[in-house]
Amino acid sequence: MNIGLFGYGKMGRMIEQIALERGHTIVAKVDVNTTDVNYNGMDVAIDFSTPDSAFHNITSCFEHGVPIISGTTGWLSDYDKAVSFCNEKNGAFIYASNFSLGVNVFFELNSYLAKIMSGLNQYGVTMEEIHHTQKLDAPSGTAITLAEDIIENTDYVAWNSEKENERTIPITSKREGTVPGTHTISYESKVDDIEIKHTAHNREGFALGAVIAAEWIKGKSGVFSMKDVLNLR
Ligand SMILES: NC(=O)C1=CN([C@@H]2O[C@H](COP(=O)(O)OP(=O)(O)OC[C@H]3O[C@@H](n4cnc5c(N)ncnc54)[C@H](O)[C@@H]3O)[C@@H](O)[C@H]2O)C=CC1
Ligand SMILES: O=C(O)C1=N[C@H](C(=O)O)C[C@H](O)C1
Repeated sequence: MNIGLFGYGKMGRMIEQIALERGHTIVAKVDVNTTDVNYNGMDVAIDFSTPDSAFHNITSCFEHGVPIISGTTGWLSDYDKAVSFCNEKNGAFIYASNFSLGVNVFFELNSYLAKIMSGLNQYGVTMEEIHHTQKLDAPSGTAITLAEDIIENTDYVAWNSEKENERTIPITSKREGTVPGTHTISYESKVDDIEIKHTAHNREGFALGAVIAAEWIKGKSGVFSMKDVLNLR
């Protein structure tokens, strides 16, 4: 498969390595100074760029009939617009706040635990995410997905970085060294705590998941998620 990379930073480079190992060819590396993108012969694009550039990269791929996988976080106020544009152009699109298999299992575990905890009002939920100091957005996209899944399954109504009221999920974001990504969800009561935690040891899991999603979407049209790719529905 011929892959175009949008964003050639930490993730772009890791995806290149895994894509080559799986027998794919990288036909374009688009980064901040790229002036002219050649979409000819691009079977699929993978975008791990920046909050400011992702929407443009994604919609340009729809314009050129190239399916796109995006893992960029921090641009989601434009997600609905991207979905409408994809449908208008009969394009193909997957966004995921986290492409790793482990985190997608963790998402399922989080929703299941939230259903159990719903109505157990003696417990309050908090969330913590830790990432490297170069990260541009906070809270992480993964933490936002986790919080939204808790809201869907409980009486919580919102998430925030500060505890605003008892129905708001407080998210603490920490930036330390080169940490690839750690997410912890805690339910705390006066008598005990219940915690679930996912720790990424490196970026390989994110990159492998994105390449698997790119292999899966080739030849399809529509807007999909990692639940479709991993058959978790
Ligand atoms: N969904 C997931 O599984 C994961 C998502 N991410 C997200 O992916 C994004 C990238 O992460 P990293 O590679 O660690 O960041 P990075 O900062 O190492 O790389 C981003 C690259 O995008 C480039 N860029 C800037 N403007 C651009 C433009 N207009 N077009 C194309 N590229 C442009 C930058 O020059 C840089 O090389 C972040 O939003 C991060 O949160 C990171 C890891 C996993
Ligand atoms: O910026 C990162 O590095 C990561 N970003 C994603 C996020 O915001 O959740 C995924 C992963 O945690 C690494």
